[in-house]
Amino acid sequence: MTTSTALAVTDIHMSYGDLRAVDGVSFEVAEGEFFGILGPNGAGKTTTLEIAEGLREPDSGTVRLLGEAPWPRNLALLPKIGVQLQASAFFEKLTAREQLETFGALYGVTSARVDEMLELVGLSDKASTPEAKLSGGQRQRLSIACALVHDPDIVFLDEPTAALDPQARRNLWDVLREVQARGKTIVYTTHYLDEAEVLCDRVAIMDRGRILAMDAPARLVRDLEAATRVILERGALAPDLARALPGADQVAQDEVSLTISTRTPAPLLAALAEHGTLDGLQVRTATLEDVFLELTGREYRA
Ligand SMILES: Nc1ncnc2c1ncn2[C@@H]1O[C@H](COP(=O)(O)OP(=O)(O)OP(=O)(O)O)[C@@H](O)[C@H]1O
Repeated sequence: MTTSTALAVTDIHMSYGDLRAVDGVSFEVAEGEFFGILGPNGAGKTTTLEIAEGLREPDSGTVRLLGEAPWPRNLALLPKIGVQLQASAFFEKLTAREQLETFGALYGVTSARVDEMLELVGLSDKASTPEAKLSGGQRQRLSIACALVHDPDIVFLDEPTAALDPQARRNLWDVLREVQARGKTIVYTTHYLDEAEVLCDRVAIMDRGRILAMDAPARLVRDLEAATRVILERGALAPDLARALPGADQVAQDEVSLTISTRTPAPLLAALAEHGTLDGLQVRTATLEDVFLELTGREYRA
């Protein structure tokens, strides 16, 4: 473990009865890194996160968080870590500001800091709104503000974007990027692979208690060496003509589109340009969902 390692998890195991929820998980997160633990429901993400942040004791394995053991409860660590749980618990009837002030009071946080946090998560205009009257996305942002109010070095977020509509999810992405820009280490879980691909420096793909792959999303996708798909409107080009184009490895047509798979997109796109068929064309490269399929043999279902 180097000095810039914020979190080191080594060979943790956790069973619930016969179920191996976490089955030999190891990873390290560097200071300032945005690290994602991805996987479908039940993969073991929450259990892994709770062990890493010191909320659960593993059956075996070790965790070093900011150089210390988080379990048994390590009071010295608490001011340095921020934790947002999957189901956020707020105090009843308090406004957004009062919620933050209450959490902040535990750490002697100033009201200027509370204002700054409301601003960070875009809730300044909702400061006086009771928590119960906030939308789902606003409530999630408030719970992130609560996890950050005491200015921790590392923040753990468990599915912060679950159950949000696409716009609210994107708003939250901006908040998370800003948190990272402030130098925080972020460890978060999600079952949205597309989201992790745009947000995370590195991801661990988990399934059935194990990490199947871990790397920068772009590298995981590139290592697949999957074909690029070029998609045209049906009728834009005859399938036989498409098959004869340079770089066209496979051609498939359905009721709406003609899809050409290629490992050499440049000559194919040049040829399509010569045929005047670039209008409405889409180019799709592999994604983390393709990586999951390759690793597990199953389509990804969150
Ligand atoms: N307290 C518990 N008692 C018994 N089984 C549990 C307990 N907590 C989790 N499990 C089981 O352990 C497995 C891993 O659960 P975990 O919550 O860690 O997964 P997850 O990847 O976070 O899933 P989700 O996205 O649904 O939260 C699941 O099969 C779950 O049902």
